[in-house]
Amino acid sequence: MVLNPVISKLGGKLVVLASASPRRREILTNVGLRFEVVPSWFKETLDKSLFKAPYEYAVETAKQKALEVARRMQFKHLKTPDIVIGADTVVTVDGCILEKPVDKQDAYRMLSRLSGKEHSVYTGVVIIHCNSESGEEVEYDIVDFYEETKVRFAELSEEMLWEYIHSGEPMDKAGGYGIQALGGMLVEYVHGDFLNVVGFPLNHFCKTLGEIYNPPSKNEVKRVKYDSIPSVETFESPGDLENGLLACEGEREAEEPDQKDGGKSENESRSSASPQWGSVAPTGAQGQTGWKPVFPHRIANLLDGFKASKVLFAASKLKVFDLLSHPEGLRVAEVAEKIPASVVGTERLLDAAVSLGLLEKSRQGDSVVFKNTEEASRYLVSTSEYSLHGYIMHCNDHVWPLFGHLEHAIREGTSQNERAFGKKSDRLFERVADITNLLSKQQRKGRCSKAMWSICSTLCSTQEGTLIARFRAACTVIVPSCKRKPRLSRCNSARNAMQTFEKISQRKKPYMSQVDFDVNVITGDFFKDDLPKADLYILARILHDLPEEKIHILLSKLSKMCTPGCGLLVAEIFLDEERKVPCRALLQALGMCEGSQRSAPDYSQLLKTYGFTEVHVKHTGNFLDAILCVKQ
Ligand SMILES: Cc1cn([C@@H]2O[C@H](COP(=O)(O)OP(=O)(O)OP(=O)(O)O)[C@@H](O)[C@H]2O)c(=O)[nH]c1=O
Repeated sequence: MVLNPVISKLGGKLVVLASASPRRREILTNVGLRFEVVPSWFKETLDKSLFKAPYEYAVETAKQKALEVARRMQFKHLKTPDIVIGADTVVTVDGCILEKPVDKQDAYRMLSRLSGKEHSVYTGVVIIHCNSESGEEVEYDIVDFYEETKVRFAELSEEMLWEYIHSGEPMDKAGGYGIQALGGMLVEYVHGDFLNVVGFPLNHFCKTLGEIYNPPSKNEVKRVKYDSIPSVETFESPGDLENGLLACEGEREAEEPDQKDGGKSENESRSSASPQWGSVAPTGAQGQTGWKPVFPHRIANLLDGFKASKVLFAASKLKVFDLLSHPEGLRVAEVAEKIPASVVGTERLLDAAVSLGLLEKSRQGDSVVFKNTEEASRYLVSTSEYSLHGYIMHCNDHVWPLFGHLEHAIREGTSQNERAFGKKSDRLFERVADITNLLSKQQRKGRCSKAMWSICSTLCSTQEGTLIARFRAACTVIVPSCKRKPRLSRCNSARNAMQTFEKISQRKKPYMSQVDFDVNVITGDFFKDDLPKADLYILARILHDLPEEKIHILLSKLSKMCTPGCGLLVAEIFLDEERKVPCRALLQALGMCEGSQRSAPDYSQLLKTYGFTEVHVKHTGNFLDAILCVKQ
């Protein structure tokens, strides 16, 4: 869900986070940014004495981290990202820069220095735009900034210090503490952006993106002080969409709440003991000074979220994105005629899609024309290579009606198929297979497999390809199928397994005929039938949905089939260990009955019991993460 208009400007671009920090990944994932994580190999060893101020050191380190990744991707992965984001967080106290402790003694030294004092946390951030338009040479446009937050620690007793150090938390964190977890107990106050301490100043980042993508015109008046994230081209007020096609509720609701900050500095006004956006009141050092109304962006976005999803679904169903792949763009009346639909309704749909960053609107002479954004052309046109159209239709036709009964599903813990479709099922939410019953025979063809494949194939569109490129022989892919029986696809080929996975994911006849290797689709039941022999097995979106006993049957069979050295790639959404992110995994879990979502270590542990040793875990920030294992 990308509701933030500034973040959505990055949609369709290959955005890379050059950081191994799980906190940065989480902060950016939480606001809907889609990106790949490529940790930087740059060693943080710049000579600190060369910098006049600590933030200069943090910014320069962030820059070197990001540049290293941009260059490595270009030369090693032969892939030029559009944008690389790098960051570096340091803690400074008494003129000294503290980075991550090297051992427990070092953590002790750092924490005892911080005890009973105020210190500053600086995060330097660098946004690199890689511009390869001018030919071979890639130009790097670099924008950087830093953010300072002041934090004061309580007096820490020796006992408390050591207990905290032994918790293990300090070791991968600047200054030796994590304010977002146990370390929060050591903190007396925070002045400034909380997320800046955690490792990424999100607010400043969004502002900077706003300046890059929506530079304010000279005459523009800055309207809202608190809402410092530029909100051009968005539904700035939660009423904007409400007054549209579905509701016609009359006049817009009351004005936005008064958001003047009463003279506090911006940093102070964003202080909070919680990483939540917006809705938490700014407090003074003692947490006592009065509550101020801050516009609750997160809640407002959630209130509108279902409408935004439905705009995507309706536009896809009406094939608007197919029509608007027209290079010149089309006028409202032309779109309305082709759909066909009312002009007034079409205009509202197109305008809403523009505000969501799915379409572009421009003036051509006297007329206004609409056309796809780059992202829409890539992912929303039904015939495009990485089309998500099938999956979107599945969400519209199947998931949407079922989620309308979520309260019942939660209360009863049973399938809502009967309520939604008048048909019984033993699953909480029936899986793709059942859409086929709602479609005509013609429509049925390929629809649900496309839905599954379209999300699986996005796994291939990214760097994960390199993960399994080493398995160059036969590859068996197991995906859920629209057929009653689970389906296996086997590719007998000495080709790059990634290419194999990618090509078969298209599942289109004309495309397939261009592929110079055999794709052998075997319809069978992978619980009962024999599995074909392969060097690499891919289980894409299978395990999360199976009960323990079925996982056991499948993994035992795979383990038996695999000789030492054979690979197993499991593609699923991985939860973090605290089961808090990514949101998609937890939302998906609402529709599961027998299975469960797992973290990467959970999967690793599970696969280990069947003789598979983890080789690589990839959190993609994409639809699916991947864990590659090898049979011992
Ligand atoms: C003060 C504080 C820091 N951190 C973490 O400290 C690391 C800083 O180190 P870095 O060098 O900037 O980043 P890294 O983790 O080494 O990753 P990379 O970007 O690859 O260098 C980052 O993780 C931050 O979240 C917290 O999680 N909570 C806190 O309260």
